[in-house]
Amino acid sequence: MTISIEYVILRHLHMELKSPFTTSFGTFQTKELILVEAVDCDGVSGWGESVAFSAPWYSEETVKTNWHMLEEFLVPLLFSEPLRHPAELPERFAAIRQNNMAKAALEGAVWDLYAKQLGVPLYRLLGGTKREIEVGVSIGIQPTVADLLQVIERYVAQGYRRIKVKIKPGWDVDVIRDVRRAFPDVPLMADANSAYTLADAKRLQALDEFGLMMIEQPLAADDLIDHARLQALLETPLCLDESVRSYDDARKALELGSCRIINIKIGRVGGLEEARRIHDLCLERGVPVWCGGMLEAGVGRAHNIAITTLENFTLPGDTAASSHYWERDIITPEVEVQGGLIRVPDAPGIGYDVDRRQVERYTQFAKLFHCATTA
Ligand SMILES: O=C(O)CCC(=O)c1ccccc1C(=O)O
Ligand SMILES: [Mg+2]
Repeated sequence: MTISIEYVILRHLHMELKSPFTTSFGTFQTKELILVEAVDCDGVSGWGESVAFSAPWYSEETVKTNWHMLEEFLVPLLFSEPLRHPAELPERFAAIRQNNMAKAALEGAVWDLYAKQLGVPLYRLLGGTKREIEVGVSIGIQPTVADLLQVIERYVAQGYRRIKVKIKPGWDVDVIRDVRRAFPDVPLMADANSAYTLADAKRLQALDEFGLMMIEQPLAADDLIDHARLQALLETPLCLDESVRSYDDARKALELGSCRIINIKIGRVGGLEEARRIHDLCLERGVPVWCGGMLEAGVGRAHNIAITTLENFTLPGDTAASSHYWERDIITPEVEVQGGLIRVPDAPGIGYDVDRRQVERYTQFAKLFHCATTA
């Protein structure tokens, strides 16, 4: 049996964030994204979302490079020969180096379509078992510490299971001290998005006294060696985000001792299949994982929820409620968080309906690609 795919539509969307999100590398206000829709001969649609940003701050990929890769290379590869299972795609896409977010967007659409064709929820197809997942929230750098404390207060009251604070040189030890004083028992972590070097080891050691769950990606986005050195100097576990782009990166990081926790982002590692392989490796090695976020719209959020149902996603992720980001998300129902939990939907595929009216409202332009072999 091959998976029928008649055509693929790429849409370029603009969505305004409710409030600006600031990291050590820049501020996000408008989110541009690519939605991928893969449609079969019965008119069933599978959905994927590219998580690349407008500018190459987090990684080298951008919305425009993703569009280029999808249009010129990945969609033609998808259509180049029959496909029996979405897990065959990583090998097919291996002809293209890197460009993981572009690959993941298309792979995600095919996974959703395939699950719908089988009539099963995507999370089950991936081997997930959890019926509800625990979530935390990632809080951007704020104008003042007082603002930050107020924002944290709000999310703690909403029941989020852990608070992640963005840090950078000049917004770190003193800020975390104040947060800890105000919230002595809150599960707390810090994400530096590569803002430090080994020369800052003393500064980062000063964070040890605050009982953080972890420090995420303090050093360079492509580094494993310096992180291993730093981990040896710290009591607080390090968690890698940017530095782990593949199963092999994860394997090397664990062998070197570069971290004790891994943040898995489907886009960063090139798709659900690679995400699952990293999850399985970490499970085998006794290393906990959690699902990171890329300020996704509803489709990306739904994929994050599905992967988080796998058993070794034991730490709360960054997949907060739709309403944390958007006035109106592109799925129905929207992702809701109650008491820090998201109930995993049981409908086939990603389990949420894409709201075509909203998608149209946000779409700037779109392009349709027919599969020549089924036309
Ligand atoms: O709420 C989210 O989607 C996660 C927010 C977040 O931390 C983030 C947002 C943009 C770029 C990188 C990161 C990150 O996890 O490093
Ligand atoms: Mg991060």
